[in-house]
Formats: sequence, structure tokens, C-alpha cells
Amino acid sequence: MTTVRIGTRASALATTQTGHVADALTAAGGAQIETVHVRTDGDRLRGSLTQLGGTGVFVTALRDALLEGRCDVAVHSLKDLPTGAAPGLVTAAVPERVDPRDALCARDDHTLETLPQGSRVGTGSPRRKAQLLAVRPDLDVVDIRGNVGTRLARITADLDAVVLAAAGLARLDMLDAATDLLDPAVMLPAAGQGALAVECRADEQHVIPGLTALDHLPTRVAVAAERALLEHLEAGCAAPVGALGLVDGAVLRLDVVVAALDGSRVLRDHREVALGPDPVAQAVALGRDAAADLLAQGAAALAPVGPAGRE
Ligand SMILES: NCc1[nH]cc(CCC(=O)O)c1CC(=O)O
Repeated sequence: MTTVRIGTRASALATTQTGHVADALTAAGGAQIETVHVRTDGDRLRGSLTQLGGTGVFVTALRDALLEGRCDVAVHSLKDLPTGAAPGLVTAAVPERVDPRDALCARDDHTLETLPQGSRVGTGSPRRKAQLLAVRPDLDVVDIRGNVGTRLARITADLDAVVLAAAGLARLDMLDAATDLLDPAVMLPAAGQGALAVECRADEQHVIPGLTALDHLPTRVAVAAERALLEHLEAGCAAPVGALGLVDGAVLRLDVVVAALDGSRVLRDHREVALGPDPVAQAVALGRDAAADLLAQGAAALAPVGPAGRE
């Protein structure tokens, strides 16, 4: 039987999502899976995410492991994956996305609406901070990081609430901690949130049993639009960005927000396209067009968060 080595970070979230992909690979291709643990700078360094240098801190070590032949497949959270190409590697599958929304986890069952004036809300994400302040300028948004368990523990310690991805909570079987699943009309998720990317060496995409069967085209199309948007905005705009694509029948819709970090200014875009025979190319064009319009509306002049100010 073929053995496929699957690389993963050691965190609970990473090992669970890798486990799901390993099970699906076994079911689809019958391969025997071996798990290889890979340590990344994102796990090693303890500073705030906004202070960690550059993008892709969780990704580089896994990619090195692939390129050096220490593993055959790597599973990434799509929202942690930098938008540029990775030479020698390919995203062989984008499995079906789970809930892309952000979740408020608050003490006393509070929702974003019922949180008392001046509540302390923890998040390390400029995107979440900006959108929280846009609807609740009274909140005291506190920069935090750490794994999901550490962040949740802050609710009973020194914070009134934290905001986390529903997908991460669900994968850890901790969705009970969510007291308000935030409507995308209020809080647009990060590009790719709730989706995974399964990467392998470019020449092995079609030889690893079951790999391409994991691909879910509607998810691939939606995240292609979100990531094209991000890529084109990044060229000229350092402000926080939220984006959500959704394939509904044969239509792709894309919602975008670009906000000043303090929530004082918010630019929005919504557009859709009827999908034809090359939906990924259409998605990329939709995202690029949205970015161009947002830049023309002044997205670049919104308060920047600096080059490292990423999710
Ligand atoms: N930024 C870290 C990160 N990267 C992926 C997830 C889980 C959600 C997902 O897969 O999109 C999280 C945690 C979070 O944002 O709460």
C-alpha cells in the first residue's frame, strides 16, 4: 500500500484539521497515512501577530518540509497562506469550507449588541478590531494572541470577550464557547477563513491517491476571488480587509470591507458574476476588479497598519 506522509504543525487546531484531511485521503484513495510534525516560527515566537515579521509565519516551515521531501502533503489554514505563488508546490485540493464567520465568545452569554459599554474585547487581528470599532466604538479592543484555549481562558481572567474564527472552534469541538456568530454584514471574515489548502510538490498532484478528490470547486472559486482581491489590494493598501465569496448555484457573490484600524472609516464593495466554464478565472477577475474599485475609492488612504499588520 502507498504511504503518504502528511506534515502538520503540532497545535491542537493543526493536528485536528490535518486529521480530517488524513481521514478523507484514506477514504478517497486508500493510502496509508503517516503524520510528520513540523515546528513553525508562528509556534515558536510569542509576540503579537501584528509584531511578528511579515506573512506566512505558520506556513514556511511546512513548505520547507515539502520541498525537502520530509513530507508529501501539507495542510494549511487558507487564511494563513500568503497570496504569492510557491515555486515547486501546488494547491492540490481546497476541501469544502466550514463556517467562515467570526464568533464572539463573551462572558454571561453576551452578544456584540448586549456587551456593556466599554467592554474589553480581545483580538490580535486588525481586521476584527476595525470592524468591532466600526459598530461599537465604545469597546476597548485589547491585542491578544496564543492558541484557542489560551484566548478563551482570558474571558474569565481579564477580558469580557474574545473574537475567534467559528471554524477553529468547531474543529476543536469548542463551538459552545461562541455566544454570537457574527453576521458577515457586521464582521466580514478574513480571505480564506474556514477553508483549508492541501499542498504538495507540483509534480505529485496526480500521483497521491485520493488527493484531487478532496477538492470542492465552489470553495476553490470563492477563495480564489477573496485571495485575488487581497493580492491586488496589498499592492497599494495596508488597511485591514475582510472578504467573503459565496457560490450560490451558478452565481459567485463577493463582499468586501476595507476599514481604518480605528473603525472610523469603512469602504464596502459587493459584486457578483454568473459563472461559465472557467469559474476560477472569473473569480480571480472579480476579486481584482473589486480591489481596483476600492483603491479608486481611496482604500489606500485609510489608516495603515504597517506591512506586518496581518491576520
Ligand atoms: N489566525 C490564526 C488562525 N488561522 C486559522 C484559524 C482557524 C480558522 C480557519 O481555519 O480559518 C485561526 C484561528 C482564529 O483566527 O481564530
